[in-house]
Amino acid sequence: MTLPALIFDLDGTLIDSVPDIHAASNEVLAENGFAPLTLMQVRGFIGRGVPHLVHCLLEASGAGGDEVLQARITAEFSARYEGAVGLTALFPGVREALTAFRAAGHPLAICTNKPLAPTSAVLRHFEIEPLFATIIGGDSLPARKPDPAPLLKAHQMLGGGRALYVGDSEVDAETAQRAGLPFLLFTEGYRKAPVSALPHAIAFSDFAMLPGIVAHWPWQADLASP
Ligand SMILES: O=C(O)COP(=O)(O)O
Ligand SMILES: [Mg+2]
Repeated sequence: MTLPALIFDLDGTLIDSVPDIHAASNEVLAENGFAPLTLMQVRGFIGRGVPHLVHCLLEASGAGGDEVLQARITAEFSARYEGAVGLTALFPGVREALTAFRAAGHPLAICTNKPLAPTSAVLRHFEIEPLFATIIGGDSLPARKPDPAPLLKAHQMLGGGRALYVGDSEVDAETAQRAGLPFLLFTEGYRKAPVSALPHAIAFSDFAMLPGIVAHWPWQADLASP
């Protein structure tokens, strides 16, 4: 029988990218005459794609609602952030878990709200891009997470069938629920609410635990649940 497909979120799940996103944000804000924001502020803006991030940057800078500025800063941020990977790290155990899943034959995909260009740049930097059969970014489809369309597309591209979604945030939990896929919550990412506030099948804090969780997944119970 085919092994279940595993679909992963990116920021806050596979990679700790806040330092680079924070740096690029503050550089663009400074160029436009705004004061720097803290790392924790910017961390709270990640997970709904670049337009949302820029919207939050401008709101926090007291310049929300200016659509011309929003468009300019979005373009400036995208240009500056693309390929900015020097401060980004894989979370511990990610490389080992992904390599083991791939070697065992699990189909793997990414479903992130990060646009495809910086997604590809960071995956290439860590030399893990070839592990994924499918990569859906925030600009791959007209809709972004929490719309279920990107996750359903990733699932379909992997051939459908049994699949799990692994993510770190409220957005991911809602997306998985709307797509009808079991959600595995990585607790060390950029979630704002407590773990108990996010619908999830299981929570884990260390990628070294993930192969065991997947190997013992109670598929029959999933099928029986409403
Ligand atoms: O907000 C983003 O750009 C990406 O966030 P995600 O990888 O957690 O979907
Ligand atoms: Mg995330």
